[in-house]
Amino acid sequence: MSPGQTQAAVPRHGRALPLRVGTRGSPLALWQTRHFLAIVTALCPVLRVAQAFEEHVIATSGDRIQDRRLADIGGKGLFAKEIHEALLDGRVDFAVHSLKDLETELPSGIVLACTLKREDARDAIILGAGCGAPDPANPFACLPSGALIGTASVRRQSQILHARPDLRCAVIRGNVQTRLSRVRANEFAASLLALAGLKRLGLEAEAAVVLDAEAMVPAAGQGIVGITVRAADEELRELLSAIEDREAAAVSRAERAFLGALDGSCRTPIGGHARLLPNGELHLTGLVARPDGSFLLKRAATGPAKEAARLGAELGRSLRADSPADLFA
Ligand SMILES: NCc1[nH]cc(CCC(=O)O)c1CC(=O)O
Repeated sequence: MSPGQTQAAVPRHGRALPLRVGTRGSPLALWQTRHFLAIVTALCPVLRVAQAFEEHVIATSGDRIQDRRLADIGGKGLFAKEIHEALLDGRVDFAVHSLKDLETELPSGIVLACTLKREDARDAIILGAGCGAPDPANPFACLPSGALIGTASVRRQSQILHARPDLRCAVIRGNVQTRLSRVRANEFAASLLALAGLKRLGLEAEAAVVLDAEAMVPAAGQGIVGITVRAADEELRELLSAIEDREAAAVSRAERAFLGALDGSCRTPIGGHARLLPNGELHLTGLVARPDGSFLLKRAATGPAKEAARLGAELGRSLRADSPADLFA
């Protein structure tokens, strides 16, 4: 301990520092964790002390399994299971997640304490050497006929195949850098990645084409960082609720309620994207499709931001009612 430093504590309740933060170990996860810590530190002067936080890198099942589609190995929750366990066991005090990798129904005893301001929610195309010049007006036109697209996301696959049935898709996994290098090595003609991840890693220049949310409906929660804590830890919940981004909270409530109401298996391509309109209302676009793109249903709804969860749930139920039942089996 440095001179003058006491066993510093979060004020009022005298909580011992450091606070232990659980995170995955990928460069993107670490960036997001440090970004979060910078925000809390800026907003909570009492935490502006040396060693207020301690990072605990936790390997998840999602990190270990690299060769298969998440949908084939149990899907949602695989990036968070071990982190939830560390939280419930008291090995960490809170955890930082990409909200889109966090299942809609958290284990009992764990709550989503806050969401940070959303980074760009859109997906981007990474082009390999064999592709044509990108045309923003016609985002998929630069992909040669029959080109092999690397993606592990059935949501991206269904939408790109719906627009371009001639393309082929194969699973590409691993972290953002790994995927970029596999496109550069011409293993794939192109790949699709979240612009948010590229930006955070300083790789935005790799995004040859940015797909608007209409051309490629993003995943629920894409671009948003979410923090989980133990439900019983009222002290931390209170601290974290103070840094909640209200717009991110509203859009993520709508998107996650939409996803929850669809109750799709993780093999079901589902996209959900909400934004706040200038008049303060929430506009939510939802998508359900077949992985091969042969069926694709997209619908939008608008409603008061304070009823975000109801808006999402109703749109989810409406899409479910009009989709083939086997998509939800
Ligand atoms: N499933 C992996 C994952 N989880 C979150 C992001 C990007 C960052 C974000 O959405 O906040 C990514 C990479 C990607 O989809 O390209």
